Amino acid sequence: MEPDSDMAAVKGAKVLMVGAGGIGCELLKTLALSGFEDIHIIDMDTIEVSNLNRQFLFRQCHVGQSKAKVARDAVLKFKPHINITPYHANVKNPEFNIEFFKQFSMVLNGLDNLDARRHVNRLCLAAEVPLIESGTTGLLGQVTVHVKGKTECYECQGKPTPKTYPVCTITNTPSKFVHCVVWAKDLLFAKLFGDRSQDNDLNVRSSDSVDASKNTEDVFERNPDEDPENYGPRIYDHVFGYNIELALSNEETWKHRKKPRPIYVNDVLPEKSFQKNGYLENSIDVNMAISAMPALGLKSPQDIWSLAENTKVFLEALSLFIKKRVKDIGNLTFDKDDQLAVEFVTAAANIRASSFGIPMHSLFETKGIAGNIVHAVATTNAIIAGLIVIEAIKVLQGDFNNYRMTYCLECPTKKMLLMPIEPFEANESCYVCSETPLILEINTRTSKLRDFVEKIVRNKLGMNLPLIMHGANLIFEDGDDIEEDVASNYARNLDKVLAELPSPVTSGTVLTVEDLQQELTCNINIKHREDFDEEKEPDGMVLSGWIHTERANNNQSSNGESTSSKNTNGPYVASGRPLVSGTKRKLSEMADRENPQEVEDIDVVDEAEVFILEVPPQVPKAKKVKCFVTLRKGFTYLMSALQVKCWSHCTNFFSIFFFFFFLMFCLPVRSPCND
Ligand SMILES: Nc1ncnc2c1ncn2[C@@H]1O[C@H](COP(=O)(O)OP(=O)(O)OP(=O)(O)O)[C@@H](O)[C@H]1O
Ligand SMILES: [Zn+2]
Repeated sequence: MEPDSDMAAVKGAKVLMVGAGGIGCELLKTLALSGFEDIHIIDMDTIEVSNLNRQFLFRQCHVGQSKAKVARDAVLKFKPHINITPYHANVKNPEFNIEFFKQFSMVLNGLDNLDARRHVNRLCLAAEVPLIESGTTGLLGQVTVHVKGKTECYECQGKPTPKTYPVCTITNTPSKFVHCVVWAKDLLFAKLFGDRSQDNDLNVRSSDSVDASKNTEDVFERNPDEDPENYGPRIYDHVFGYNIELALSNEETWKHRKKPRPIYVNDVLPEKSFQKNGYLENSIDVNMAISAMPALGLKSPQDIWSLAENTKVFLEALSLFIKKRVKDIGNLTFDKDDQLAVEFVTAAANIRASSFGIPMHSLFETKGIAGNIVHAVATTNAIIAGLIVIEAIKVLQGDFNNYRMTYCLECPTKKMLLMPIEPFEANESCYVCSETPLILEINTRTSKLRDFVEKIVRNKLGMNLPLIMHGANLIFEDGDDIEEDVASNYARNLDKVLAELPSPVTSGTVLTVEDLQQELTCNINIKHREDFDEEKEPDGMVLSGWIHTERANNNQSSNGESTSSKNTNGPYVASGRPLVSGTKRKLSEMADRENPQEVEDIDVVDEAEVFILEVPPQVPKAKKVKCFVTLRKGFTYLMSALQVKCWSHCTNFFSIFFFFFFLMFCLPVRSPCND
């Protein structure tokens, strides 16, 4: 296409951006400066103080307002004549249906979670709208292009699963600080402040009975008359003192391990100091989030607290939850932005670490571990946003041969920082974009329909509004417009085991699961199986038949670790081996057969998945390296300039400069892969 028609295509495009966070802010600015004139943005969030360091369209005064709307207003200040339509909503809402998606030339994702990404992927497939997907983790990032019938879909490749830890390591024999954090967050915090009806592996016993099975009393239950000043020390002594003593009584466990040390409140804090100080009082500044630290004189989140300080924070935070946030108790899940929750988890993890002779950590470090935080790098977001726009322009040009998936690396691999790769063809065994039937091994005599719906249909298959059929019989359906008697019938079905449903599900049954909103249908062949390994198959059922499960199983058997099903938010390592197998992969055609593709494993946290591949040796390098480095430097300079001071002063000059900047560097970036 000629430059004029390129510009016309850009101007005439109607694009949907999903997510107006770290990548989204950069992307909206870059789209506007590159000439896009009709941009729709969906984001369900409001602005938080912690967003301001990198989401440069937002200011302090915007905290609490809709990201999508504020982003629109900020960009219209320097590009007043374009159309930006914000939606402060969840992209999974039913109004964003296939018809809604069909109006766009393409969809650009700047999301931070797998669930929403999968949902958007399905709608894009159904609406036949190209999707440009992205993610960043610190210095790492990636942009991939997904066009139905031309490339693989977002779900054709397995995604990294969260790093999990054996339950017994977490509950009995922690050896690393992360084990203590997982215990504090997923077990103790969940037990004290979360939904009590949920299973919890917290290995605690009542002091009244050594035989846990005889004990019906829940030691965590607080008698309404019980003073928080008594409740806190009671819980403390129980989990850090009494339970450690009990664990020590099992001598076998400690034969080859260092023994933990029981810790009681009175050993750490002379009784008077924590009762007399009255540190509950004056600890809340009305303008700040509820926090235990100020009244204890703890200022810096970077400091590592002593055992006594951790003990005080533990008791103070527990007390504050009871006194100031009693309504939240029973519904809380750990949130890295909840200051009091972070303080509590830091203190609990440190006390446990101290007991097990593991070095303690600061609140800042613990927050990073507990919240799976890799600190975001604004420049990476800016580079990724630029790459999204480059791919968007190619999609508008219909320049299919030059579509690239680009990986932004931390250190040069083969001296390259930005790694462009040809997109892959669709995976024939992808249940999302092909019609591969799945196999489910399940105990049909003990598993309820509810387990199947939650663990398989929602969690594994990512369906939002599912409908389940056995032949012509509808056995379950989700949605708002279901009549009352039908809904209560489904509710009854949910509590029945599969083999006892009105239309019994047994070995050999084929269930059809559909999500009409996502226009996705899967057939699942049921295989009855009696027993499952609690550690390795914690769901009590195994879904297979497509690439994701195979990878998950491989991972399990290769690292030999079993899973703690509770640890869904724990830090994890991406195995990052999705691309080497399979004959359909175009990449394999590029490979030098004597030098097969090497794939490195890298740690990633959060749900941005990043895979590093080495480029085939025959690809010329010198020119490429230079231009990639220059491109990165250029982006860094330009983006920093834009985001620190100048964005509000942007003029058309910038827009033109920006566009030519892309064109200049876009061509050398894609040329190496054509060689
Ligand atoms: N289902 C969804 N519908 C709409 N927007 C979503 C959905 N899921 C995530 N988002 C948005 O995607 C954006 C992702 O941005 P980002 O990764 O920077 O996260 P953040 O929440 O802004 O920052 P952080 O998690 O680091 O505090 C967020 O603004 C979030 O609201
Ligand atoms: Zn697919």
